[in-house]
Amino acid sequence: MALLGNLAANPAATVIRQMRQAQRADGPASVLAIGTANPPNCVRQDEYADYYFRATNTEHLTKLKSKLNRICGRSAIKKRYFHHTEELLRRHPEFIDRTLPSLDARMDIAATAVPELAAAAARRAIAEWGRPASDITHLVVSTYSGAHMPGADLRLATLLGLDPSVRRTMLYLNGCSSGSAALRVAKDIAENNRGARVLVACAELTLILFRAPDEAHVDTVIMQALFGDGAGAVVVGAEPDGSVERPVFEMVAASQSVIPESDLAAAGRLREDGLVFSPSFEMPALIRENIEQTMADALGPLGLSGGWNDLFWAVHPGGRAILDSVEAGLQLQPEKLAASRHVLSEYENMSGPTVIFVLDEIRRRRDEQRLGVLLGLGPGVTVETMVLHATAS
Ligand SMILES: CC(=O)CC(=O)SCCNC(=O)CCNC(=O)[C@H](O)C(C)(C)COP(=O)(O)OP(=O)(O)OC[C@H]1O[C@@H](n2cnc3c(N)ncnc32)[C@H](O)[C@@H]1OP(=O)(O)O
Repeated sequence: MALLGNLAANPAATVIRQMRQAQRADGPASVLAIGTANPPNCVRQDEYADYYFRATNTEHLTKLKSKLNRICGRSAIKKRYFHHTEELLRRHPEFIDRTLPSLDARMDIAATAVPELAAAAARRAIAEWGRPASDITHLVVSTYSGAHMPGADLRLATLLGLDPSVRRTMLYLNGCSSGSAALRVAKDIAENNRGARVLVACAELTLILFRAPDEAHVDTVIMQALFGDGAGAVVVGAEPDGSVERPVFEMVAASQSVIPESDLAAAGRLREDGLVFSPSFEMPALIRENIEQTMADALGPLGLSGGWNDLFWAVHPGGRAILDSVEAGLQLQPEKLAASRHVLSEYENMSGPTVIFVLDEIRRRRDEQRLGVLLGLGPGVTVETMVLHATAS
């Protein structure tokens, strides 16, 4: 009542409120289309140790090679894709010799390859969306594979022929939760700007963290076993135009949280020899022990606490042990993580883009549950949660 009184007494406030209402969309944002892409170089996981030790001229490190072979065998991964090839590595000894600075060369390659891979995924999303690329009003791009000014967002906008007035936002170094973070930002933009159509594009190349095995840094082989290259793109918008747009998921609510005292569990640093990232041994246990409380905190206020098996789950497949931890922590039935395990098996952990691949897989599988959760995991350990409603179409 006090607010109404103020508004009546202050016509400017009334006008501003009406202007703000007119700027906002009425309904929730929806995922309107999804596209994914990978580079052409495909390596089978059962051949990866041979490939990696050959490409890095380190065949003599037989103990490390058999360790990588063991890990690959239990990784639940069939294959993955890379931008880099053995031929490219031969031309760049600095990617293999840790004593040589290599950041410049990594950045030079990323400057072209990251936006091109993002464009391949975005073109698929835009084709499915059905409207011209020039109707995109906002662009949210995420990567940690390169850092430039202007960034991959501007190059991507040019490659796609987006309107010069497109409002661009770049997210750098958000790690594996960056895909979920970009979708959360897109939801906020779409709901607060009537008529907005937001293109989200996430692309990563493992070249930024590729390096040779080293007995003094055993965790390098874990890193080399875990990641692949890929790009995911999503068109997001509210109040869909029923004559052309077909919503896939309504984005019901989004939140972010951090697992207590986990800030060193998934930390990385950009250095002269590229991105150095060492997931800790504790990460699977941290997630297993904290995920149920984290979900209760995020979803309880929405009336969705407990009953986890009544939802569908699009979980970031950080590694086999990460998915095992989420499954155990939430006591999920095995089929609940089938889409995440499929993406892990076919493409590996591609960091930020991976949840977009999982969303694409979930919509193909047509889970009987219409309500579900997109669960991003990244450095922090950050947990990004988005409640989704799968539309009937
Ligand atoms: C927060 C996020 O989720 C964001 C991300 O995506 S970041 C990446 C997150 N992913 C991870 O941290 C990977 C989690 N781990 C896994 O999925 C599995 O441990 C794995 C696939 C890597 C290996 O599976 P496994 O062979 O059954 O596991 P396990 O027996 O525990 O480990 C195998 C070997 O790797 C070593 N190892 C496992 N995790 C390690 C780590 N984080 N650092 C260094 N060494 C590690 C073990 O010590 C073991 O060595 P030995 O063979 O010499 O004993």
